[in-house]
Amino acid sequence: MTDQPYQNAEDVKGLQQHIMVLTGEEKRTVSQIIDRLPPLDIRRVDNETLNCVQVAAQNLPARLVKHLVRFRREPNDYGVLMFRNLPTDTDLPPTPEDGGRSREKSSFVSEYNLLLFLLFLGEPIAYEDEKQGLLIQNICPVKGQEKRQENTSSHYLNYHTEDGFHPHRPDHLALIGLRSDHEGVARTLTASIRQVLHDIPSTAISLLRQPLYRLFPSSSFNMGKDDYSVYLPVLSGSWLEPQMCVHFSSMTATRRDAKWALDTLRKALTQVGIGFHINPGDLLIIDNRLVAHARSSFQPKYDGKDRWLQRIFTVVDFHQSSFSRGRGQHVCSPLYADNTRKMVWDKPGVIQID
Ligand SMILES: O=C(O)CCC(=O)C(=O)O
Ligand SMILES: [Fe+2]
Repeated sequence: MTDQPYQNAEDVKGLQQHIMVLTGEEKRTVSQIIDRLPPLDIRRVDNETLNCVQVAAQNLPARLVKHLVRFRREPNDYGVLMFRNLPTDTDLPPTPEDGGRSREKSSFVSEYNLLLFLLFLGEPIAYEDEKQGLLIQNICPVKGQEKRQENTSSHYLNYHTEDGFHPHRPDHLALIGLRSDHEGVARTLTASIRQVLHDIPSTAISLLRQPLYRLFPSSSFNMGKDDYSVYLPVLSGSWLEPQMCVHFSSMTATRRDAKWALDTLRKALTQVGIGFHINPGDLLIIDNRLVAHARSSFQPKYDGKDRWLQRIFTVVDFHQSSFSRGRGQHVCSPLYADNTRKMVWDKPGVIQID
């Protein structure tokens, strides 16, 4: 799959007000908050830990908090919010080879940045089938998986809604940079439905609002292709400000006209793609209900110094997934065990087919 064109985030005029570069003083304040927090057991980020972080987050600089609370209530048309120049871990161990937990990482600045900022947007959520159910996950290239349509790849990763096939998919996802790729060419790409809606014919929009699309889980969820898929519309909710759920590699249309509509959307989205360089200490927050994201290709060396991001997911309505989680837990049951999978798309604004 070849890379798609994108515009550098710095060159998109209306976006600059949603990219905050922390001042020296703001960075020091965040650093001091993190210094006072206890060491983190990444396998057990429990409610007590989250409570403690959320109380500490009340001391974040007001300018940053203002952007977070506004983004939660009223996302901008790009569906993204970025903070640059956050404090970083001074002694970073090698990039995990398998994309799993780093056993050697002994400071938790990146993890605490993610928690401090994202707790303003919702409740963290994770999936037992994915990345060992960790609430904070490592995103790094894995040898042998270069071409997979997964976060472990290094070839072009196509536009997708995160875990769009999952009944409890994230409302927001956030990526923080720990290490850049060797050549500094990797870009996380975003494209929001709000950037393109007005350019798409109503014929296509009305097809995209019907459950004429099948979405297959990513291979990390260990489900057979015919074993599980959901029929769903690509667009739902408000006519003027719809939500979008899409995947340009693992979504198929069940009819010729529906395929045309999906292709029309794909072309429109890829034309407005924005490329973010996530440097160490940069945090990109994406509204997963509005935005499809992708990643440009890059060249890993598997030398311990490869690109390394960390990721967290949050949901606004945590209770909606309670059936799938144990008491006080944030990790959803495996998809093969989740009997909420037979989704009924009877939300207002979704046109049902006969
Ligand atoms: O590597 C990236 O920039 C993003 C990968 C991705 O799609 C994800 O982590 O969800
Ligand atoms: Fe993704």
